[in-house]
Amino acid sequence: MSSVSSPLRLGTRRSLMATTQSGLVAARLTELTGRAVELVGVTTFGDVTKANLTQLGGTGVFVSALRDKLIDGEIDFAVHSLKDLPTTQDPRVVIAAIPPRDDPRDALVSTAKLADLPAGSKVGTGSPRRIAQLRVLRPDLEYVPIRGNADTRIGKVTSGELQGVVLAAAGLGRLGREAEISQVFEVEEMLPAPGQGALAVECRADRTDLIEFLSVLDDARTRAAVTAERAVLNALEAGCAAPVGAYSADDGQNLILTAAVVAVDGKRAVRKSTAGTLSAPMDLGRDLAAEMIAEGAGTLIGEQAH
Ligand SMILES: NCc1[nH]cc(CCC(=O)O)c1CC(=O)O
Repeated sequence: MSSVSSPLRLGTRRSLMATTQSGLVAARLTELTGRAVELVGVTTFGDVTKANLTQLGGTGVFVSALRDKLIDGEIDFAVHSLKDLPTTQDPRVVIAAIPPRDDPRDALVSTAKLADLPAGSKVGTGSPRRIAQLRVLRPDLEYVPIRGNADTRIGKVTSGELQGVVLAAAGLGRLGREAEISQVFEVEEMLPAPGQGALAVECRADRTDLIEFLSVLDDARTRAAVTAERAVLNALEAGCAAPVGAYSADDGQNLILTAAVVAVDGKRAVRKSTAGTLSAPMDLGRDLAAEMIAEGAGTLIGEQAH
Protein backbone atom coordinates (compact mmCIF):
# COMPACT_ATOMS: atom_id res chain seq x y z
CA MET A 1 0.00 0.00 0.00
CA SER A 2 1.76 3.14 -1.13
CA SER A 3 -0.67 5.92 -0.33
CA VAL A 4 -3.99 6.11 1.45
CA SER A 5 -5.84 6.82 -1.78
CA SER A 6 -4.38 4.02 -3.94
CA PRO A 7 -6.99 1.32 -4.63
CA LEU A 8 -6.78 -1.89 -2.60
CA ARG A 9 -6.16 -4.91 -4.84
CA LEU A 10 -8.74 -7.66 -4.33
CA GLY A 11 -7.62 -10.94 -5.87
CA THR A 12 -10.43 -13.07 -7.26
CA ARG A 13 -10.92 -16.32 -9.15
CA ARG A 14 -12.24 -15.60 -12.62
CA SER A 15 -15.50 -17.58 -12.38
CA LEU A 16 -18.75 -15.63 -12.47
CA MET A 17 -19.53 -16.72 -8.90
CA ALA A 18 -16.14 -15.53 -7.61
CA THR A 19 -16.12 -12.21 -9.45
CA THR A 20 -19.70 -11.55 -8.35
CA GLN A 21 -19.01 -12.17 -4.67
CA SER A 22 -15.71 -10.29 -4.79
CA GLY A 23 -17.49 -7.40 -6.51
CA LEU A 24 -20.14 -7.30 -3.78
CA VAL A 25 -17.51 -7.22 -1.02
CA ALA A 26 -15.50 -4.55 -2.88
CA ALA A 27 -18.59 -2.36 -3.27
CA ARG A 28 -19.50 -2.76 0.41
CA LEU A 29 -15.97 -1.89 1.54
CA THR A 30 -15.96 1.23 -0.62
CA GLU A 31 -19.40 2.20 0.66
CA LEU A 32 -18.28 1.84 4.30
CA THR A 33 -14.82 3.40 4.02
CA GLY A 34 -14.64 5.44 0.82
CA ARG A 35 -11.57 3.46 -0.25
CA ALA A 36 -11.40 2.34 -3.90
CA VAL A 37 -10.99 -1.41 -4.57
CA GLU A 38 -9.64 -2.91 -7.77
CA LEU A 39 -10.40 -6.55 -8.78
CA VAL A 40 -7.38 -8.63 -9.91
CA GLY A 41 -8.21 -11.91 -11.71
CA VAL A 42 -6.28 -15.05 -10.67
CA THR A 43 -6.57 -18.52 -12.24
CA THR A 44 -6.59 -21.39 -9.70
CA PHE A 45 -5.96 -25.12 -10.03
CA GLY A 46 -9.54 -25.78 -8.96
CA ASP A 47 -10.76 -23.86 -12.00
CA VAL A 48 -8.68 -25.72 -14.58
CA THR A 49 -8.74 -29.33 -13.36
CA LYS A 50 -11.35 -31.70 -14.76
CA ALA A 51 -11.06 -34.16 -11.86
CA ASN A 52 -14.02 -34.80 -9.60
CA LEU A 53 -13.51 -32.65 -6.49
CA THR A 54 -13.84 -35.66 -4.18
CA GLN A 55 -10.92 -37.30 -6.03
CA LEU A 56 -8.48 -34.43 -5.65
CA GLY A 57 -7.45 -35.81 -2.28
CA GLY A 58 -6.96 -32.45 -0.63
CA THR A 59 -8.85 -29.38 0.39
CA GLY A 60 -8.50 -25.82 -0.66
CA VAL A 61 -7.96 -26.28 -4.39
CA PHE A 62 -9.63 -22.93 -5.03
CA VAL A 63 -7.71 -21.22 -2.29
CA SER A 64 -3.98 -21.79 -2.67
CA ALA A 65 -3.36 -19.67 -5.78
CA LEU A 66 -5.02 -16.68 -4.15
CA ARG A 67 -2.96 -17.22 -1.01
CA ASP A 68 0.25 -17.34 -3.03
CA LYS A 69 -0.60 -13.92 -4.47
CA LEU A 70 -1.38 -12.56 -1.00
CA ILE A 71 1.94 -13.77 0.31
CA ASP A 72 3.81 -12.40 -2.72
CA GLY A 73 2.12 -9.05 -2.10
CA GLU A 74 0.59 -9.02 -5.60
CA ILE A 75 -2.84 -8.58 -4.04
CA ASP A 76 -3.91 -7.01 -0.74
CA PHE A 77 -6.85 -9.25 0.11
CA ALA A 78 -9.02 -12.06 -1.18
CA VAL A 79 -12.62 -13.21 -0.78
CA HIS A 80 -13.31 -16.95 -0.49
CA SER A 81 -16.47 -18.98 -0.06
CA LEU A 82 -15.92 -19.97 3.55
CA LYS A 83 -16.94 -23.56 2.92
CA ASP A 84 -14.02 -23.95 0.50
CA LEU A 85 -11.46 -22.91 3.15
CA PRO A 86 -9.57 -25.71 4.95
CA THR A 87 -10.19 -25.55 8.70
CA THR A 88 -6.48 -25.56 9.52
CA GLN A 89 -5.37 -21.96 9.12
CA ASP A 90 -2.23 -21.12 7.15
CA PRO A 91 -0.26 -19.00 9.70
CA ARG A 92 0.80 -16.52 7.00
CA VAL A 93 -2.78 -15.33 6.43
CA VAL A 94 -5.78 -14.41 8.59
CA ILE A 95 -9.52 -14.15 8.10
CA ALA A 96 -9.88 -10.42 8.69
CA ALA A 97 -13.66 -10.42 8.26
CA ILE A 98 -16.65 -12.70 7.83
CA PRO A 99 -19.50 -10.64 6.35
CA PRO A 100 -23.19 -11.32 7.13
CA ARG A 101 -24.12 -14.72 5.78
CA ASP A 102 -26.41 -15.28 2.81
CA ASP A 103 -28.91 -18.16 2.64
CA PRO A 104 -27.07 -21.20 4.10
CA ARG A 105 -29.42 -23.80 2.55
CA ASP A 106 -29.12 -26.18 -0.38
CA ALA A 107 -31.48 -25.84 -3.32
CA LEU A 108 -32.85 -28.09 -6.05
CA VAL A 109 -32.77 -26.74 -9.59
CA SER A 110 -35.42 -28.72 -11.44
CA THR A 111 -38.84 -28.45 -13.03
CA ALA A 112 -40.32 -30.28 -10.00
CA LYS A 113 -39.91 -30.55 -6.25
CA LEU A 114 -37.87 -33.54 -5.05
CA ALA A 115 -40.98 -35.40 -3.84
CA ASP A 116 -42.61 -35.03 -7.28
CA LEU A 117 -39.75 -36.35 -9.43
CA PRO A 118 -40.58 -39.73 -11.05
CA ALA A 119 -38.75 -42.78 -9.62
CA GLY A 120 -35.42 -43.30 -11.38
CA SER A 121 -34.96 -39.59 -12.16
CA LYS A 122 -31.32 -38.49 -12.37
CA VAL A 123 -30.18 -35.81 -9.94
CA GLY A 124 -26.68 -34.36 -10.26
CA THR A 125 -24.38 -33.53 -7.36
CA GLY A 126 -20.78 -34.42 -6.61
CA SER A 127 -21.12 -33.85 -2.89
CA PRO A 128 -21.22 -36.98 -0.66
CA ARG A 129 -22.99 -34.88 1.98
CA ARG A 130 -25.79 -34.00 -0.44
CA ILE A 131 -26.04 -37.50 -1.96
CA ALA A 132 -26.34 -39.13 1.48
CA GLN A 133 -29.09 -36.79 2.61
CA LEU A 134 -30.91 -36.95 -0.72
CA ARG A 135 -30.89 -40.76 -0.47
CA VAL A 136 -32.74 -40.50 2.84
CA LEU A 137 -35.42 -38.32 1.23
CA ARG A 138 -35.63 -40.18 -2.11
CA PRO A 139 -33.86 -43.56 -2.09
CA ASP A 140 -35.43 -44.36 -5.48
CA LEU A 141 -33.65 -41.65 -7.50
CA GLU A 142 -30.30 -41.93 -9.27
CA TYR A 143 -27.52 -39.62 -8.04
CA VAL A 144 -25.00 -38.63 -10.67
CA PRO A 145 -21.61 -37.02 -9.88
CA ILE A 146 -21.10 -33.73 -11.72
CA ARG A 147 -18.61 -30.90 -11.72
CA GLY A 148 -18.29 -27.58 -13.44
CA ASN A 149 -19.67 -24.15 -12.74
CA ALA A 150 -23.32 -23.51 -11.91
CA ASP A 151 -24.08 -22.64 -15.52
CA THR A 152 -22.78 -26.01 -16.79
CA ARG A 153 -24.67 -27.89 -14.08
CA ILE A 154 -27.95 -26.08 -14.63
CA GLY A 155 -27.48 -26.64 -18.38
CA LYS A 156 -27.76 -30.42 -17.81
CA VAL A 157 -31.26 -29.90 -16.45
CA THR A 158 -32.25 -27.58 -19.28
CA SER A 159 -30.98 -30.11 -21.85
CA GLY A 160 -32.87 -32.97 -20.18
CA GLU A 161 -29.72 -34.98 -19.40
CA LEU A 162 -30.58 -34.67 -15.70
CA GLN A 163 -33.93 -34.03 -14.02
CA GLY A 164 -32.34 -31.95 -11.27
CA VAL A 165 -29.14 -30.60 -9.74
CA VAL A 166 -28.51 -29.55 -6.14
CA LEU A 167 -26.50 -26.39 -5.47
CA ALA A 168 -26.10 -23.89 -2.65
CA ALA A 169 -28.94 -21.36 -2.60
CA ALA A 170 -26.45 -18.57 -1.84
CA GLY A 171 -24.43 -19.25 -4.97
CA LEU A 172 -27.56 -19.42 -7.13
CA GLY A 173 -28.70 -16.14 -5.61
CA ARG A 174 -25.37 -14.43 -6.29
CA LEU A 175 -25.58 -15.59 -9.90
CA GLY A 176 -29.16 -14.37 -10.26
CA ARG A 177 -30.46 -17.89 -10.93
CA GLU A 178 -33.08 -18.10 -8.13
CA ALA A 179 -35.86 -18.39 -10.70
CA GLU A 180 -34.65 -21.87 -11.64
CA ILE A 181 -34.94 -23.21 -8.07
CA SER A 182 -37.90 -25.59 -7.57
CA GLN A 183 -37.24 -26.22 -3.88
CA VAL A 184 -35.02 -24.85 -1.11
CA PHE A 185 -34.32 -27.60 1.43
CA GLU A 186 -34.91 -26.78 5.08
CA VAL A 187 -31.77 -27.27 7.17
CA GLU A 188 -33.61 -30.00 9.13
CA GLU A 189 -33.89 -32.20 6.01
CA MET A 190 -30.59 -31.28 4.37
CA LEU A 191 -27.92 -30.05 6.76
CA PRO A 192 -25.67 -27.59 4.86
CA ALA A 193 -21.89 -27.78 4.58
CA PRO A 194 -20.06 -26.01 7.42
CA GLY A 195 -19.76 -22.34 6.44
CA GLN A 196 -22.12 -22.59 3.48
CA GLY A 197 -23.44 -19.21 2.36
CA ALA A 198 -20.73 -17.28 4.19
CA LEU A 199 -17.68 -15.51 2.78
CA ALA A 200 -14.21 -15.07 4.27
CA VAL A 201 -12.13 -11.95 3.67
CA GLU A 202 -8.49 -12.93 3.95
CA CYS A 203 -5.26 -10.96 4.05
CA ARG A 204 -1.68 -11.40 5.15
CA ALA A 205 -1.21 -11.98 8.88
CA ASP A 206 1.49 -9.28 9.17
CA ARG A 207 -0.66 -6.46 7.76
CA THR A 208 -2.07 -5.22 11.05
CA ASP A 209 -3.47 -1.96 9.66
CA LEU A 210 -5.21 -3.71 6.79
CA ILE A 211 -6.72 -6.34 9.14
CA GLU A 212 -8.15 -3.51 11.24
CA PHE A 213 -9.41 -1.73 8.11
CA LEU A 214 -11.16 -4.86 6.74
CA SER A 215 -12.78 -5.68 10.10
CA VAL A 216 -15.49 -3.14 9.25
CA LEU A 217 -16.94 -5.93 7.04
CA ASP A 218 -17.16 -8.44 9.91
CA ASP A 219 -20.44 -9.74 11.30
CA ALA A 220 -19.96 -11.13 14.82
CA ARG A 221 -23.07 -13.35 14.72
CA THR A 222 -22.07 -15.00 11.45
CA ARG A 223 -18.52 -15.41 12.71
CA ALA A 224 -19.71 -17.19 15.87
CA ALA A 225 -22.01 -19.53 13.91
CA VAL A 226 -19.48 -20.54 11.26
CA THR A 227 -16.73 -20.90 13.87
CA ALA A 228 -18.87 -23.50 15.67
CA GLU A 229 -19.62 -25.32 12.39
CA ARG A 230 -15.99 -25.38 11.30
CA ALA A 231 -14.84 -26.54 14.74
CA VAL A 232 -16.97 -29.66 14.22
CA LEU A 233 -15.37 -30.31 10.83
CA ASN A 234 -11.90 -29.74 12.24
CA ALA A 235 -12.43 -32.02 15.26
CA LEU A 236 -13.80 -34.75 12.99
CA GLU A 237 -10.63 -34.31 10.89
CA ALA A 238 -12.82 -34.07 7.82
CA GLY A 239 -12.50 -31.90 4.72
CA CYS A 240 -14.92 -30.11 2.41
CA ALA A 241 -15.63 -33.35 0.49
CA ALA A 242 -16.60 -35.34 3.64
CA PRO A 243 -20.24 -36.31 4.27
CA VAL A 244 -20.44 -33.81 7.14
CA GLY A 245 -23.17 -31.23 7.58
CA ALA A 246 -23.24 -28.58 10.26
CA TYR A 247 -25.43 -25.57 10.85
CA SER A 248 -25.45 -23.03 13.61
CA ALA A 249 -27.37 -19.84 14.32
CA ASP A 250 -28.09 -17.85 17.44
CA ASP A 251 -31.55 -17.22 18.85
CA GLY A 252 -30.48 -13.83 20.19
CA GLN A 253 -29.20 -15.45 23.38
CA ASN A 254 -27.50 -18.77 22.66
CA LEU A 255 -25.77 -20.44 19.78
CA ILE A 256 -27.65 -23.52 18.56
CA LEU A 257 -25.53 -26.04 16.65
CA THR A 258 -26.58 -29.16 14.77
CA ALA A 259 -24.12 -31.47 13.02
CA ALA A 260 -24.35 -34.81 11.23
CA VAL A 261 -22.15 -37.37 9.58
CA VAL A 262 -24.14 -39.36 7.05
CA ALA A 263 -23.28 -42.60 5.28
CA VAL A 264 -23.48 -42.22 1.51
CA ASP A 265 -25.94 -45.13 1.35
CA GLY A 266 -28.30 -42.90 3.35
CA LYS A 267 -28.87 -45.70 5.84
CA ARG A 268 -26.76 -44.65 8.81
CA ALA A 269 -26.06 -41.27 10.38
CA VAL A 270 -24.74 -39.73 13.57
CA ARG A 271 -26.60 -36.52 14.24
CA LYS A 272 -26.47 -34.29 17.32
CA SER A 273 -27.56 -30.84 18.47
CA THR A 274 -26.37 -28.61 21.27
CA ALA A 275 -26.66 -25.05 22.55
CA GLY A 276 -24.12 -22.83 24.24
CA THR A 277 -22.96 -19.30 24.79
CA LEU A 278 -22.11 -17.05 21.86
CA SER A 279 -18.69 -16.39 23.37
CA ALA A 280 -17.24 -19.90 23.00
CA PRO A 281 -18.26 -21.23 19.56
CA MET A 282 -15.04 -23.20 19.11
CA ASP A 283 -15.64 -25.20 22.31
CA LEU A 284 -19.27 -25.79 21.33
CA GLY A 285 -18.25 -27.34 18.01
CA ARG A 286 -15.36 -29.32 19.43
CA ASP A 287 -17.47 -30.77 22.27
CA LEU A 288 -20.26 -31.75 19.88
CA ALA A 289 -17.75 -33.47 17.58
CA ALA A 290 -16.35 -35.41 20.55
CA GLU A 291 -19.86 -36.68 21.34
CA MET A 292 -20.34 -37.63 17.69
CA ILE A 293 -17.03 -39.52 17.64
CA ALA A 294 -18.15 -41.40 20.77
CA GLU A 295 -21.19 -42.49 18.74
CA GLY A 296 -19.18 -43.74 15.79
CA ALA A 297 -18.88 -40.65 13.54
CA GLY A 298 -15.19 -41.30 12.91
CA THR A 299 -15.90 -44.77 11.56
CA LEU A 300 -18.56 -43.42 9.19
CA ILE A 301 -16.12 -40.82 7.82
CA GLY A 302 -13.33 -43.38 7.56
CA GLU A 303 -15.50 -45.78 5.55
CA GLN A 304 -15.99 -43.10 2.92
CA ALA A 305 -12.45 -41.83 2.66
CA HIS A 306 -11.84 -43.89 -0.50
N1 LIG B 1 -17.76 -26.03 -3.57
C1 LIG B 1 -18.09 -24.99 -4.51
C2 LIG B 1 -18.87 -23.90 -3.88
N2 LIG B 1 -18.32 -23.12 -2.93
C3 LIG B 1 -19.27 -22.24 -2.50
C4 LIG B 1 -20.43 -22.49 -3.21
C5 LIG B 1 -21.73 -21.80 -3.04
C6 LIG B 1 -21.76 -20.53 -2.29
C7 LIG B 1 -21.54 -20.62 -0.82
O1 LIG B 1 -21.75 -21.67 -0.18
O2 LIG B 1 -21.14 -19.59 -0.25
C8 LIG B 1 -20.19 -23.53 -4.10
C9 LIG B 1 -21.12 -24.12 -5.08
C10 LIG B 1 -22.20 -24.97 -4.49
O3 LIG B 1 -21.96 -25.68 -3.50
O4 LIG B 1 -23.32 -24.96 -5.01
